[in-house]
Amino acid sequence: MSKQQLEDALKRQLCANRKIFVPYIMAGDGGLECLAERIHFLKECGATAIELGIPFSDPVADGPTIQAAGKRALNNGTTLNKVLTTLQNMKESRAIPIILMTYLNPIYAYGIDKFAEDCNDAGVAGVIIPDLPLEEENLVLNHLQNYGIAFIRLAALTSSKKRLKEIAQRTEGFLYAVSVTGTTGSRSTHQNNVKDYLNQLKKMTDVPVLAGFGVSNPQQAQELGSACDGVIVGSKIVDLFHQGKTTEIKSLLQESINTAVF
Ligand SMILES: O=P(O)(O)OC[C@@H](O)[C@@H](O)c1c[nH]c2ccccc12
Repeated sequence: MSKQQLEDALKRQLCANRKIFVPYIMAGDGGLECLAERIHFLKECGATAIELGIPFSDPVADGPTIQAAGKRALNNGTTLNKVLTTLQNMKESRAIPIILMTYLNPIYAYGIDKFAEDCNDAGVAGVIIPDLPLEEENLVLNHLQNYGIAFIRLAALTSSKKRLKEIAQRTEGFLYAVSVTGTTGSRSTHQNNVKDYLNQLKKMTDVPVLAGFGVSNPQQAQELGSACDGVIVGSKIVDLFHQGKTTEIKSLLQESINTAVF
């Protein structure tokens, strides 16, 4: 899947007057054998796209739940190469855009051009690299653009208006609005300026704006989703998969999508 296919999938959802829900899962948590099944399951539950994490030893943006999932995946022998091969093998049957979330180090070690080429072969639609600042992104940009892979940028609550504008204008596919100051992980509440921040970002770009970090129930999805185009949920989904609670995952997605208002 290319950038175009990601954009089309997001647009289809919004044109149907529905909010976007992007679940995050850690590749190799529970074994790479179950990756295809989890992706199909999330698609059936109504996910618009899937953010797939590559396990890494120093995940600086991650809280305890995703750190633990990364450790389990690394202990299972998960590597970037194996994840890309697994994705390539299920390419035909997948029919949902996959966004890879990886820190820069694994890409750098793999070889940046080979990474872009193999992502393309595996049908990856987009890439998120949280530790690559705007100033350094030329390192990967051309390689991804050569293969038509979306480079999704992250906005932070702490960024200046000028910087937010630059991020919002450069992003491809969608804008990831990080909605807490801190690491990934469920939170009971968000700061009360979050909706202003999301509204502000919406005015800065034509691509969809998705809120992520700290969303773990349909009420939060609705609250944040009301000020943007949808949400990304990581830690809660990772946790529920780890506990085998797939029925709860289904209701989380369905309730979040169904209760969303425009
Ligand atoms: O776990 P949370 O709080 O629901 O947040 C989403 C997040 O997990 C996912 O998008 C993600 C996981 N690791 C990241 C690192 C940086 C940016 C984003 C991510």
